[in-house]
Amino acid sequence: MDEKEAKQAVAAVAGERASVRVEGDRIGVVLDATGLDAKARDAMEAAVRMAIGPNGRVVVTAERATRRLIAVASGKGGVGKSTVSANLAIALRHAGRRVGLVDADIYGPSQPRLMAAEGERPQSKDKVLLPVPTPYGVPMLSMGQLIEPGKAIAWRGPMAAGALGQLVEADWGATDTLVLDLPPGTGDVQLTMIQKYRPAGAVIVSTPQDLALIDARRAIDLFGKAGIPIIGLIENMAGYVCPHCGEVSDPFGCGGAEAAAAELGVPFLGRVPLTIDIRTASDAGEPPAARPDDTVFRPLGEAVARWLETSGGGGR
Ligand SMILES: Nc1ncnc2c1ncn2[C@@H]1O[C@H](COP(=O)(O)OP(=O)(O)OP(=O)(O)O)[C@@H](O)[C@H]1O
Repeated sequence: MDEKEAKQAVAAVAGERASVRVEGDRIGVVLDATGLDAKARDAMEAAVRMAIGPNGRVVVTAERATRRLIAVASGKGGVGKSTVSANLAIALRHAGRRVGLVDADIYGPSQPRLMAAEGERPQSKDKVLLPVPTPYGVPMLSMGQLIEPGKAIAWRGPMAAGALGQLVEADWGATDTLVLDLPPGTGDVQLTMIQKYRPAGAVIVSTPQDLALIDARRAIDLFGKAGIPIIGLIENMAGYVCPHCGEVSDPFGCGGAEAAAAELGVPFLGRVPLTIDIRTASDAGEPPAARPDDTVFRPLGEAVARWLETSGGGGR
């Protein structure tokens, strides 16, 4: 194969991404895989190898995508942090970001169920995990996919942080935004994660109750001490909408988070009502944010996307 033939054969499968050099009977190809996910990159590399035959050498390069982490945190458990993380990830995708979701909630990993990826085991390549696709265009990785279903994880800080590192440092391909569903609380695991991965910003989820808000303040403090900006506070379970008559009542109060946000000087991103629909859809792996008529989560996704566009730091 001469140089012209080699260039034609490679261009046919890799277009502008490949540069070809021929020296004697040796063909060298440098393939730029920037922006391709692992599958597309492997397929293109295999096609180039086929095109140039056994005397060829292929080197794959990629510019490192600048990927920014959004930590979703809550001061205490059960406030709907995982539900908000899943829906926020999907809403961010609708707002034009390329989003991945990391379920770092080692104590109760619930993202596989929420994102309809239960029972999917992630593959790995060269010891790097490959995220699992979901029906919502948001690939994900969860501690729940790495351990036996139903087994409680009672890991201590450093061990948990090591395992979580594998999720964050997986092959996220062209993903530009990683939503990180942190474990509830403000302990060691959270602190290690924050210090090691330095999220671009944090979203704090709270219910309107005073007690939850006291914990939310602690979470805000934790990020503040680590120098991570707070993107804003989301009030979840605010106002119960009766599925029969549509009347709104406030079992946990209403407006507490907005008032707390104002008092703490952090933005208030919006509220998510307490509805049976959100719970049943979440349990069924059908996140409401994926519906074309969603009006609850999309504005939250847009607000966070705007924040990402206007704030500079935190790239990885
Ligand atoms: N706005 C809502 N309306 C109705 N149910 C909700 C809402 N938000 C969350 N839930 C339900 O509340 C329960 C707890 O939610 P979720 O698992 O998201 O909370 P969490 O803060 O991540 O909890 P954990 O601390 O266990 O990780 C789930 O059954 C979920 O479906």
